[in-house]
Amino acid sequence: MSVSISIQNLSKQYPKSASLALDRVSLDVNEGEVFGLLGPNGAGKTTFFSSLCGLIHPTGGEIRIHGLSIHTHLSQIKQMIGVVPQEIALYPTLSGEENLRFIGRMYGLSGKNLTIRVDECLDAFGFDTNRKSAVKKYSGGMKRKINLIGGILHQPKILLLDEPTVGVDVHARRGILEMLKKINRDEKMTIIYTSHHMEEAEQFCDRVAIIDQGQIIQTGQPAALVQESNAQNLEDLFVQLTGKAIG
Ligand SMILES: Nc1ncnc2c1ncn2[C@@H]1O[C@H](COP(=O)(O)OP(=O)(O)OP(=O)(O)O)[C@@H](O)[C@H]1O
Repeated sequence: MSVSISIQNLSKQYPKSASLALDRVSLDVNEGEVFGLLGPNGAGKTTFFSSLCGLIHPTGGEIRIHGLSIHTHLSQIKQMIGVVPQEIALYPTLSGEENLRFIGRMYGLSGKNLTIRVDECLDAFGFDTNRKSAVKKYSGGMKRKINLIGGILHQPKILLLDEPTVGVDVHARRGILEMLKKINRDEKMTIIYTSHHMEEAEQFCDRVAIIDQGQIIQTGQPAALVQESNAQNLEDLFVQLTGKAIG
């Protein structure tokens, strides 16, 4: 199995902050793995994601994506990564399709390739003629799906998902997770995922890391971690390790 993301001693100290937001984090994520980064508020998840996609500069350590250092190959690495932010970042008066065409152009897609890719993603996520309606008329689940498609249009090798199912009903949540699993399987896309939903993480992730105060305190397969620690489930283990509720 080849390594997709290799992180060595990653640290981040924000100016004027007394403590490290990331404190010597080391981690390898394999190609095609679904990896959950789970931690309480303020643990360092957003800082970790922002470092991976080059939005902020770490103060120490090294990130390699498919063997390339982020210090020297940032523009190439940006093309390899898709980001799905927690906040819905869409124009409400434009349709789902128009929003995606706009996002696709930002990733360098154009012409026939853009049209085909937008269509196939909208089909895969179950959009019909509603793809032409303004996003402001969409349900929470539909907005989430468009937000998510925006991150995969350019067929990235790695997808960063920040709480992809927050605020959606059970049915839409299941649909989103099933589609993500399918893409992960079919395209061998590596997924790094955060969530406050422990039951979802337990089912969705091949491996998880529990992070607190900028440090990774446990890594492993969810079922194995739960069994080894005699916890009832992942949420129980999380509370044991961090002394905090997930959110
Ligand atoms: N721009 C900033 N300047 C100073 N400190 C920051 C900044 N951004 C984050 N921090 C601090 O860094 C630490 C990690 O924050 P981060 O946002 O990465 O955590 P998080 O796990 O994503 O939290 P949440 O679940 O609430 O989104 C926190 O102590 C936070 O207060």
